[in-house]
Amino acid sequence: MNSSVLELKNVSKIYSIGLFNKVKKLALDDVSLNIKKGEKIAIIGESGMGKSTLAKIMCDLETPSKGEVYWFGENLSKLNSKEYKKMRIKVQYVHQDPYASLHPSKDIFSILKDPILFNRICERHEVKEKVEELLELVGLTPTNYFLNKYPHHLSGGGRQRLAIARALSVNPEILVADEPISMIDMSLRASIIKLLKDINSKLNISIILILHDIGAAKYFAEGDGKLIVIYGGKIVEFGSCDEIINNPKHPYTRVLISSTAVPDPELSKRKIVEELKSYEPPKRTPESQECPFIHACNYSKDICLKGPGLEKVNDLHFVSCHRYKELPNWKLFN
Ligand SMILES: Nc1ncnc2c1ncn2[C@@H]1O[C@H](COP(=O)(O)OP(=O)(O)OP(=O)(O)O)[C@@H](O)[C@H]1O
Repeated sequence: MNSSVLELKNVSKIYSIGLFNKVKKLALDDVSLNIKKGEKIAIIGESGMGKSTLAKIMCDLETPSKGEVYWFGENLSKLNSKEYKKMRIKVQYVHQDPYASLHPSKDIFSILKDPILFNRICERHEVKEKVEELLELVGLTPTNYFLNKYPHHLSGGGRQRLAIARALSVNPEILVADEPISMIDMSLRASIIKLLKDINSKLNISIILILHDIGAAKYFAEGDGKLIVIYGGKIVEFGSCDEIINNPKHPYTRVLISSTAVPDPELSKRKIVEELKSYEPPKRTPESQECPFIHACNYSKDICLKGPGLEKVNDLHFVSCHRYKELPNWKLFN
């Protein structure tokens, strides 16, 4: 069995905002998950649901207010600085904005060479070969053409490929990509997801991809990948991507799936899209106990005032909904 590379135990994040930081906002609510070596996981949810907060906590770029984060079985809060430094480079974060994350006045060779040499990934005389390997891997070829170019010479998709190459330059074991396709042209989005899938299968790196589009999440995680659906800072559904897409149990996941565009206009007319009671995001505070979807859900009852934990549907599928067994059978089209 594959070993755990990243684990979150009962992680919550509370932001203090407003005058004198008096207003407390619950951005992440008691999240537990365990990611194994080589796993491919898509995390989806609408804007403001806590995805970036979760991604940053996974990479130790944000500190949880409660709970614990483990890398490779080690509790981050218990590591000494030497142990931490050794593990730090194994967990890499790819920013959603490739424009902001790359140094504009460094050429591509330097952008990739510097972290390799700084972290002593290879000998100085091997660095050009390593940089060329990385460019090859992310599809920036012919490599000789790109070596002395600058980020502004690349398209949005090219810059994101370069950001991914830089993250890979230090031989990570975990790559967390936070909406890496949101700022690039529609036509190039699938190619970036395909690149991440290829990297996962070629290098056996665990890849956690944050997205708000379920179609993109399906493309990334279908087959052997997993899906995490997040709403109001809580994991509402989790498990095998195929299992969730074909048989969603949480009312929110159902709405996410049914609101995805269908290219065929005839099929699109037959799509069943459920009206919600509200389209407002939930307002959650550290005192919130209820299911985060309660204000929008057509199936909520008093029992939902006390939020459910994740319940096992089967070995591959978990849902956080008291009422999931009473929902109508899932059907996407009439
Ligand atoms: N530094 C911060 N200070 C205060 N509130 C924050 C901070 N960062 C995030 N939030 C709030 O926490 C909630 C979750 O935000 P987060 O960015 O994690 O969501 P998201 O799902 O990634 O959304 P998006 O897709 O828009 O980035 C939101 O209500 C957001 O306004």
